Amino acid sequence: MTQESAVKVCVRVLTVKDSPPPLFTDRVFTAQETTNQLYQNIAKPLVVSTVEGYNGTIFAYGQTSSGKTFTMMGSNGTPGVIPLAVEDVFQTIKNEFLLRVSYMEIYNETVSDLLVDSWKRKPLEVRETINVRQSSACFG
Ligand SMILES: Nc1ncnc2c1ncn2[C@@H]1O[C@H](COP(=O)(O)OP(=O)(O)OP(=O)(O)O)[C@@H](O)[C@H]1O
Repeated sequence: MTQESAVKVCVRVLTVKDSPPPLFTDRVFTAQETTNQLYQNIAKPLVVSTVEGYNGTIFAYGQTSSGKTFTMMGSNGTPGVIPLAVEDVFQTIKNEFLLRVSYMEIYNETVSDLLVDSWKRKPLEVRETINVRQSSACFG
């Protein structure tokens, strides 16, 4: 019997010249597959369980110009994972609901809060937590 991992790793191929995906990949999205298909397949199940009270994280990792902003933010005509998730959350929640959102970037080993104006931004400290049930590090 296979045990499902709590972490899923996906690769989005931008061009056919990209190098082959790493072996530990759960799913490869081809250049023909849309952000919406990626969202429905990978992110939506996490968004649904988040509304049910579970913690979930979706993050994009890749070298510069590999498509992180394209995938996560998208554009007016092609919304990315973040606007699609926000829309689904507000379609799903009913009555009173506490929703917390943070928006961070890790760049050159510096963590920044993207919800703070860039001129006021200071690097966030990484603190370890003693509660092993939570993630092993938190930003604050
Ligand atoms: N799947 C895709 N299909 C079409 N165009 C794409 C795709 N992914 C990225 N692009 C285009 O490639 C360019 C670089 O993408 P993007 O800005 O998302 O990269 P990035 O990983 O966020 O880069 P950086 O780390 O420098 O911020 C953009 O012009 C974007 O529109």
